[in-house]
Amino acid sequence: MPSPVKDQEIAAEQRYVDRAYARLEEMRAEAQALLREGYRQSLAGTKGSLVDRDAMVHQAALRAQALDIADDGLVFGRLDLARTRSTDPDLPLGPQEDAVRIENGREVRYIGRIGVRTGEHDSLVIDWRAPAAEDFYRATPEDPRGVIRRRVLHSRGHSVVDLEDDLLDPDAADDLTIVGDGAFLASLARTREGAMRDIVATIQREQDEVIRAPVDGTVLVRGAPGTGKTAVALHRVAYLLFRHRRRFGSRGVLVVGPNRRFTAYIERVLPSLGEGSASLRSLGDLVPGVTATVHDTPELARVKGAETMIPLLRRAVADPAPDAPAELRVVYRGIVVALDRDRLDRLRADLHRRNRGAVNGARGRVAGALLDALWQVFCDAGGRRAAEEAAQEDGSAVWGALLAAEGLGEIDAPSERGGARPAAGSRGDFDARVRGQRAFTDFLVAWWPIRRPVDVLAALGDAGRLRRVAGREVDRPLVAPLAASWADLPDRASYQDVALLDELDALLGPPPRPVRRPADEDDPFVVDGVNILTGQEVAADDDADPEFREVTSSIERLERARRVDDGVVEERPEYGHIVVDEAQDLSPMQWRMLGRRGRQASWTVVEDPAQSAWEDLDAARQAMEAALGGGTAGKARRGRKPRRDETRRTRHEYELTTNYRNSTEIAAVSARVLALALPEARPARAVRTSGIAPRIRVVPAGELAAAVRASAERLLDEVDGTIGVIVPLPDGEDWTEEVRARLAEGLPERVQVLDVLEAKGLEFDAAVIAAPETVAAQSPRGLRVLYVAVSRATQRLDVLTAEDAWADRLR
Ligand SMILES: Nc1ncnc2c1ncn2[C@@H]1O[C@H](COP(=O)(O)OP(=O)(O)OP(=O)(O)O)[C@@H](O)[C@H]1O
Repeated sequence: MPSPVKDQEIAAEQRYVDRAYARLEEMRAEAQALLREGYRQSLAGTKGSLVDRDAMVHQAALRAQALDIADDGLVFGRLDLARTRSTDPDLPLGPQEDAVRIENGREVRYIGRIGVRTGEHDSLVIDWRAPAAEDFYRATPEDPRGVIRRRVLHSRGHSVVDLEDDLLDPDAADDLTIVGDGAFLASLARTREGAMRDIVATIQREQDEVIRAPVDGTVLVRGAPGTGKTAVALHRVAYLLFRHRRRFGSRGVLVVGPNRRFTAYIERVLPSLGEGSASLRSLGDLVPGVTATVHDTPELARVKGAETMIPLLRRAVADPAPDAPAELRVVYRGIVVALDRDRLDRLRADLHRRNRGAVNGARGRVAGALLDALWQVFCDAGGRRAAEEAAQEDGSAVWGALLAAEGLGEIDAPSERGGARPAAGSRGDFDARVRGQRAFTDFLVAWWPIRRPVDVLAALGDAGRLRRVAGREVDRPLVAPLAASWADLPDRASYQDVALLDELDALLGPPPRPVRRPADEDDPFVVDGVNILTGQEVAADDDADPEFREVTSSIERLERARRVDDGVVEERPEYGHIVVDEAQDLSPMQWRMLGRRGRQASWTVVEDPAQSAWEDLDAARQAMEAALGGGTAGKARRGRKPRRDETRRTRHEYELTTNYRNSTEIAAVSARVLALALPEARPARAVRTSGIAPRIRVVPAGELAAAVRASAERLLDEVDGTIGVIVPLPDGEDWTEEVRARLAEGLPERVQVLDVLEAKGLEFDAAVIAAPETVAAQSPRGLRVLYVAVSRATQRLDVLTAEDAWADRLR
């Protein structure tokens, strides 16, 4: 209904918003000018370091980007505060003095996506993350914090289209107009377009407390489905980057979600808040060069996710590579010296014990150990005397002929470079002659290859090898399916495999760092232009521009790109802050993977234990504690500055209690499933009633798939937005890839067919749940998985079951 009072209010706000946009336009022009200047300087190559110039361009580009993003819905809030000149004599007199806007003697603050100041530095709009904006989210009628009226401005582009007021202190509101029609609840009922949106204008108090929680230590957030855990975690990232830009801008923020579908769903939120610098990754994308595409069966996931994998992987790393040679034969002054398999195996075991975590970098040490062992064999066989005699008699011609007949001719050529020749039969002479032999260097490369994690795991695709290294860690009947799951690596990696690859990466370590020195043509470890100790190509680079050698580009540094050389990881990035969403599902091995990326990090961990599909929550909990900074949670003692490790361990725990996703009708169904899964758990309070009852129907088992399809088609007419068709995990019988494909065939993109694990964290306008009885029976945690499935829909929910008992349970 049109309301003249409201229209007047809207017009007044529009005038203010127009001013803010005009100023934003000027700021954008300034940022663009700065960007152009940065490019100009880069091209002109004027004095000043390359790093500074790149950093300038980078910063200017970020600024310009943030300003562009603020163009949509720049101002969304207004606070009228109780502070007047009579209550606060320090309050400035006129309008807009000293960054405070005064209207009718009261302080007014406008809140928006970014801060906007006039050319004279007076505040026009306060960034939502600034301390002065906190009252916008925290004030309640019980605790108004000096706020009389909170106003939300709804805009389309640059136009204010609606207002909604909250009156927080009615006694003080004498001359203030109050308008509004429950737009917040309306915004919750809006159609979903498939991607999550920011909630800056409507963040609730309990959510704001999480967003602005202390920066150090761990913030642990719990809450039922739909309480805004994900939304809050993402807004916290934007808050941290804004308030601690120096710290997190350079050290980086990592946001981890369960799978790619989920990261795609949330990927627009941070950019829409003007923060494009955080790294968003799914658990399947954390190791470069591999992408998880499959979920393991619950049984295999349990084995792969447990820490018992660590000794198994250690043994796999120490196991010879599939084509490792079994014997080393070299020739020294005509005498053949050999190491047999037994000796080599013992040597390998010893080398692995001493080089744990640095296997790939150990080739130089391996070469030394092989030479030691060869020298030992040589001495034990009385070779020293024989060599001295051979040298005196100069019988090399005879030996040469004999060796040539065996195909070993010329390999014993001396390789000493300058200086005094070591005496025949001395250790120095032995080493120099053996090291230079192709037989030795070829052996070294094949026997101690620089291995990629994926090579080691793929080698376990051989059931015989896996049985050998499995020890007691794997139940025998699981060896064959486990090996089969690794046989197609890296093409068919699972989410749990990625954590195993990261563990292997940590065990193998990086290859040795290349030493920058001019190529030495006589270096025996340079074979075909490659230094076999480091795996690096050897090339003279004397004429490279030293500035370029120092830093290729500062932007590269800023992005903390991890360098990958042919799949061998040189450097794992570490972050200043890590956000873990759906943390209840992380296996111990996945926690270890994250822990390596945040050894010095602060953390935001978001979870709902009731949604956990993981069986051994205690083990996962311990692994989480280790990842978050070791040991138990501690609180910093009052009155003194906490030590760094104490700060890291400080824990701030929060619980979110209001369900913003589901209608009360849908929330009632999910509460019934929760009561089955975890009788002691409390469901969250849903705030929006739709009047639409969920449909729970029983159909014969053989007709389930057809009924699911019919249900999806019907929902297409009933909702405008997204529809999730959520089916049981692939079981090779009723719920195969083909069945899924048939369910989706010919339907528009807004219908997604996905299994219960893929549905984690997502949200749809309507959902169809197929066969709850199957979902519940598929794993020991099946009821919790079902709880996830039934809590995805905002408006409509259809459940199709083949069992009357299930229909009764859900109705
Ligand atoms: N303060 C708010 N204002 C408007 N919408 C909100 C608010 N808080 C949450 N929402 C919306 O509620 C929905 C659920 O939020 P979110 O996905 O973050 O919940 P969740 O707790 O992570 O759920 P789950 O445990 O199922 O993953 C989203 O559409 C989100 O935008």
